Amino acid sequence: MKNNLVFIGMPGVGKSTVGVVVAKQLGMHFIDTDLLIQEQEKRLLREIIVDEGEEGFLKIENQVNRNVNVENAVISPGGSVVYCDEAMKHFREIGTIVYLKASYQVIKKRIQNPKKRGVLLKEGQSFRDLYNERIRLFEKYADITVCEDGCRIEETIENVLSAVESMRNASE
Ligand SMILES: Nc1ncnc2c1ncn2[C@@H]1O[C@H](COP(=O)(O)OP(=O)(O)O)[C@@H](O)[C@H]1O
Ligand SMILES: O=C(O)C1=C[C@@H](OP(=O)(O)O)[C@@H](O)[C@H](O)C1
Ligand SMILES: [Mg+2]
Repeated sequence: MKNNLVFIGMPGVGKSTVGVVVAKQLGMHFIDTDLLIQEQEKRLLREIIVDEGEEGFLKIENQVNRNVNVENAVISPGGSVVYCDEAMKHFREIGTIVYLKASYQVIKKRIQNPKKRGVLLKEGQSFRDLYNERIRLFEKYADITVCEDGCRIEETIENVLSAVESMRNASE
């Protein structure tokens, strides 16, 4: 059944922190699939990235996310999941994709050091280039887009909840 919510968006946009509160407010389960990756691999994300490289990490990320089998859950994957075709196909089948959107300036302020934070940057790619590359994918997959520029986290959560409510009312 297609009754899950799946958050996508840049690292630092709030998929994990907003996701858990939204799940609580809506009486849904919550899964941060980065934690599933760490549990399966018995390594931290940053260790997997160092050991396996970007391609290796994406393979694991795709495999873990495409196998998520839940109902009535908020799912918060890592920001790079939009490169994982099978995982995204699966998420489209089991849920509504919610894109948490923020300007480059807002994200850059939160992520001071992308490499240290474990962001999957290709060799020679700037964080700005990565942002531009990813927004196209976020826009392609989004069923709902919630923009958080100028919002406090509480307002982001409220805006997500009303967008989800409107969508549910419209499909009744
Ligand atoms: N308006 C906002 N919306 C969402 N998160 C916000 C906002 N303002 C500040 N934050 C902060 O940004 C951080 C987002 O981190 P996190 O949830 O780990 O993001 P992600 O899982 O998308 O990488 C949190 O520390 C959160 O408190
Ligand atoms: O966007 C990325 O390249 C990544 C984001 C991280 O998750 P968050 O988006 O939850 O920070 C984590 O999956 C990994 O470090 C790679
Ligand atoms: Mg997260």
